[in-house]
Amino acid sequence: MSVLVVRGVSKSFGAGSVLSGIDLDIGEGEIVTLLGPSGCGKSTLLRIIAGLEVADTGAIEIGGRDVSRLAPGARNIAMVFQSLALYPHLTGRQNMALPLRVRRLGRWQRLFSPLRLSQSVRTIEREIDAAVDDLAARLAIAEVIDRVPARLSGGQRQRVAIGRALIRDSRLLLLDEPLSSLDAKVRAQAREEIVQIQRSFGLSCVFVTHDQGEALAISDRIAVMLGGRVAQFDTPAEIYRNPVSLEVARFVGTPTINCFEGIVDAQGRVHTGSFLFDTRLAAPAGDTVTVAVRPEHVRLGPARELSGPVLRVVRVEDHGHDGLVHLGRGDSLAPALIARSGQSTSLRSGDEARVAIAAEEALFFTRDGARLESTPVRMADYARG
Ligand SMILES: Nc1ncnc2c1ncn2[C@@H]1O[C@H](COP(=O)(O)OP(=O)(O)OP(=O)(O)O)[C@@H](O)[C@H]1O
Repeated sequence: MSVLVVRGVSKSFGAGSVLSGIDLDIGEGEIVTLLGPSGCGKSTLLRIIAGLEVADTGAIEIGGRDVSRLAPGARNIAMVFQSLALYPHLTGRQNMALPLRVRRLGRWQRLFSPLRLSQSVRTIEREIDAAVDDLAARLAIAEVIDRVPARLSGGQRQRVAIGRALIRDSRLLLLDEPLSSLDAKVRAQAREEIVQIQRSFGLSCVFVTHDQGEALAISDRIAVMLGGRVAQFDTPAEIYRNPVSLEVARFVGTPTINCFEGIVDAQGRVHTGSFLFDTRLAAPAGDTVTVAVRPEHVRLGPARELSGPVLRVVRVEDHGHDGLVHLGRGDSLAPALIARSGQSTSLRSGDEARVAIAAEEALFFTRDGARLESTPVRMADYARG
């Protein structure tokens, strides 16, 4: 059963529509990422799920119950914000205990010291302390829990923030770009920790990020949000290999997918300036289409092995474990294609390389960017000029 269902949610601020007709479902123990560029409405959607913002239309269901009209506190959702929002003057323990103290103790009991000495208040305080100790141990921050945030590492601060969000036993965790303030290395580590915590607590998780590498690394499914809509909602592999539109294909993948124009012939094959893709495309003859090819599907090799056009190497990026070869035509410096090379490439800028692309590895799109079905004729053959 779905833990969270978002049904037909739309939202405008003034005249500007931010979200339109958003549908999503998140299963038990699943991490779903809302991935999209800045301003596409990810945080607004997360805030609507949490009850911090009201949708104009649509509904939010948690555990099969419509919670659209419930206040944030009544939804039993844990949320971690981008800033982590820890109180700097409180220790990790006090930060984590806060939601329980607010729920279990009255305002005067929390603030007024003579009342804090009463037996019942002391019992509650002890229970809260035990709950914090238990959670801190599970989050591996027991040793540092009595420090203020300034004396914690970025990762420890993140765990305190997650602990504070989880202290009320929520099963659904919302994370709004929690890693964006960390540097790259700590960020990768913190990302792994989130997955570990999510798995060990069996949480369902909605994670907001504009970083596609992060989304591909941690998600069970990704909702690619573009222009206030969910453009595609699927597994990372499907989104990468089978994008439903050119905008999704271009948004996901680093470096960006190679794109060039082609013309469909009477047999449904596609001709570009340099390649002929022997496929059967479901498009009328004479139509202009966009051919899109991931860099790892652009093959480079000696003339005797490959039969595509010869391009000039404009630049080689050697990343150690692999490399990127930027290819252009003639003397033009503008790269026409980017190929991913193996661990070591002997190619240098100025060299010539013969290029080939397998027809079954190319994706085809209409002028409007909709995906076209294609059936390659010879699976193992490469497009040739
Ligand atoms: N309370 C508000 N009043 C008016 N406009 C708002 C409000 N909240 C968000 N917006 C606008 O809605 C759009 C979407 O904002 P949102 O924060 O949801 O985007 P986002 O995808 O999370 O972006 P980012 O990655 O930069 O945080 C933006 O244009 C933003 O300026």
